[in-house]
Amino acid sequence: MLIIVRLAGEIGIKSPRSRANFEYSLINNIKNVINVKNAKIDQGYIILDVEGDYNKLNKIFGISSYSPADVISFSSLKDISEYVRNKYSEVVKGKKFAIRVKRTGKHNFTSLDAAKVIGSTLYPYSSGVDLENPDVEIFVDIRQDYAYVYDKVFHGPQGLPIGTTGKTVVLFSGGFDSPVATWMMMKRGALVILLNFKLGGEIHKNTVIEEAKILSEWNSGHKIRIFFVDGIKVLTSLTKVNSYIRVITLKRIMYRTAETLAKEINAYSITTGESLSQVSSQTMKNLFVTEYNINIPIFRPLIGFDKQEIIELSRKIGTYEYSSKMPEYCAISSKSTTSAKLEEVIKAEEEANIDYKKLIEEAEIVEI
Ligand SMILES: Nc1ncnc2c1ncn2[C@@H]1O[C@H](COP(=O)(O)OP(=O)(O)OP(=O)(O)O)[C@@H](O)[C@H]1O
Repeated sequence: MLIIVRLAGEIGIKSPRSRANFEYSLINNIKNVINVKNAKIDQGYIILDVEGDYNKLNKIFGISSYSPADVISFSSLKDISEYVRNKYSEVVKGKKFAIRVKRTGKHNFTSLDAAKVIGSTLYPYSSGVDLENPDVEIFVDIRQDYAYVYDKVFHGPQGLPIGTTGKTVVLFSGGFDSPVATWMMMKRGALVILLNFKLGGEIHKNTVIEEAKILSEWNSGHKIRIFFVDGIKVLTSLTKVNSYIRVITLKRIMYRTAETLAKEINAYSITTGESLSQVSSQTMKNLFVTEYNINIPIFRPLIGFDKQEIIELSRKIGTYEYSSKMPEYCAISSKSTTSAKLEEVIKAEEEANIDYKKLIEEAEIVEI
């Protein structure tokens, strides 16, 4: 079966060289997920020859939309009209229809001429034409001496092909926010590596794994690696820290661990699910203290999102069900300050004396 894949808008306006890279990666990602016998590029479209189910295209980033289509060669408009009549005369019975034509190449007719000729051939079999609100829409994309004919346009998730924009280490708690932040980075083409501080034993770990499985449906066939760090051990080293700054100190340790891991695996950023002032550890002052002297970009794709917006996205992504069961493991102190003092937190971090490399070496790694 032939499928037309339209690239997400942004890819179309890139320079020819980087556009070719994006197209190449997108084709490989598609091949990871569905059975493609042949793939080629045709003026802004990727044309796939596919065997079996193609629905998984709806979760491949970099795709704007896709349509199962027929390709026909023609020498006159009559050839196209007859093809459309044979294919659609039964389909439009008792229905209103519209013909949508797009044309590239040199022809002795315009798109409008073509729509009129094809439409009038089909008209006698139908209940008439309705360009505003048709029951059946038939698309004819005319190229020089051939045309794609189709009647369905399925939406893709937009974004950029995964693997085209770099690796990021995601601080992944498994609550609502970090899975959504992960998805946002995947949408922008990043390869994600998850880092979890296991604070709630096997239940915590299993929930994280289930969420990663859902996210992997959006990951264009790439593997997701999860590093599980012993969070309880880290927490034990913070028992002497004043409870007002314990969460911030733990967060700094998380950032440091993520930074160390990122440097080991050639990732160029870390990502978190923080949103400005959602909880006390996420005030601007506390974010300043948490990331002070962390020498790697920190991405917070949800910084401007309200909780409700995040929850709606988690429903769309599919992680809602698992996130909603996750206890707040980071609520390790109910007395957290909204304005931690940098010097105090740095001192607490130093006193905790964490060996970050060892923490990572001892991490359990699970690949989904
Ligand atoms: N146990 C953990 N392991 C790894 N990262 C964590 C952990 N807890 C928190 N984080 C990181 O810190 C961010 C903020 O966590 P916090 O607990 O303050 O807020 P939250 O709203 O509960 O976040 P989430 O919904 O992602 O759990 C998380 O989005 C995540 O990036």
